Amino acid sequence: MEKQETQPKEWSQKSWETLSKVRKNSPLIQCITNFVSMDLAANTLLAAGASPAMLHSFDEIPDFTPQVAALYINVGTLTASTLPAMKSAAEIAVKNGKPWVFDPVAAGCSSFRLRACLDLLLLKPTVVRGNGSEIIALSRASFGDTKGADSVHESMDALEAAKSLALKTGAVVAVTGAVDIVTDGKQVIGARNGVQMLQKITATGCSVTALISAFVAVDPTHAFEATVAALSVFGIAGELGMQDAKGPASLRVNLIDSLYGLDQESILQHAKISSLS
Ligand SMILES: Nc1ncnc2c1ncn2[C@@H]1O[C@H](COP(=O)(O)OP(=O)(O)OP(=O)(O)O)[C@@H](O)[C@H]1O
Ligand SMILES: Cc1ncsc1CCO
Ligand SMILES: [Mg+2]
Repeated sequence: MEKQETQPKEWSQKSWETLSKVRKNSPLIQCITNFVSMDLAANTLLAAGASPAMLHSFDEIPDFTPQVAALYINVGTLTASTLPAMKSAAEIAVKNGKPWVFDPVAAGCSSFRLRACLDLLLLKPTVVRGNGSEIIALSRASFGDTKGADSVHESMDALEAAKSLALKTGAVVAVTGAVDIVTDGKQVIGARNGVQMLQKITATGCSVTALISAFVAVDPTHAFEATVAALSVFGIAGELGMQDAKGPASLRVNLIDSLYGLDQESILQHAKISSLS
């Protein structure tokens, strides 16, 4: 039977339902993430109703990773000594049937980092979320044309790269920017929520990837839809948080408050999700 495409108005309802499920189930999310993002990513997960654990020791992974609802790996402050724990956790997650979500921060910055990201991709992430430059670097398997953790590309510049990366890896691929794109290589959905000021707060990208992990944790058989929902919910929290923010610092506080307080009406009213295929 032909798979029915979810219609635009159903996307906003799905976003609300998935957030509600995160609040109800409070999934345990293991985050092996960079030092910059730990605070904001953990607080984003808590505000959404999930339970973050920033455990990254190689020695704890065999005991701990099988217990989690989802694993989040982010290579932002990668070193040769932190990489083995990431690989081990990803392998154990897959072996235990747990989804894992990958944030390839600054993938195109150096050959060391690119190699590490390509190796992690071989361990079958459920979702990969990056900015435009990161997804282009991974798709071309080449470094350069990037500015550290920041993107020098619009998300839409990375559309073909995202599709090809999704087909190559089997992962759902998300690219953030003015339009957040989600693709499985065939279907492409765009979520237009969010405000530009989010780029002026470090680790908002890392935090939305953490949120994707929580959404996928409660709906692992619909990782594509859960990814769209997380991106839209985070963007709406940003829009509402911006209403009385004075700049990045107050937006950072308001973002967490808005995410915590989001209700069905706000999501149905503000979600801007549509097909780009
Ligand atoms: N121009 C924009 N308009 C609206 N929202 C945006 C814009 N650019 C980014 N965002 C939003 O900001 C958040 C972070 O996305 P971004 O692409 O900046 O991630 P990133 O580069 O990986 O960030 P970091 O590495 O600092 O965590 C996402 O929710 C995204 O939708
Ligand atoms: C600024 C920065 N540098 C390494 S990770 C990180 C957080 C945003 O990705
Ligand atoms: Mg990033």
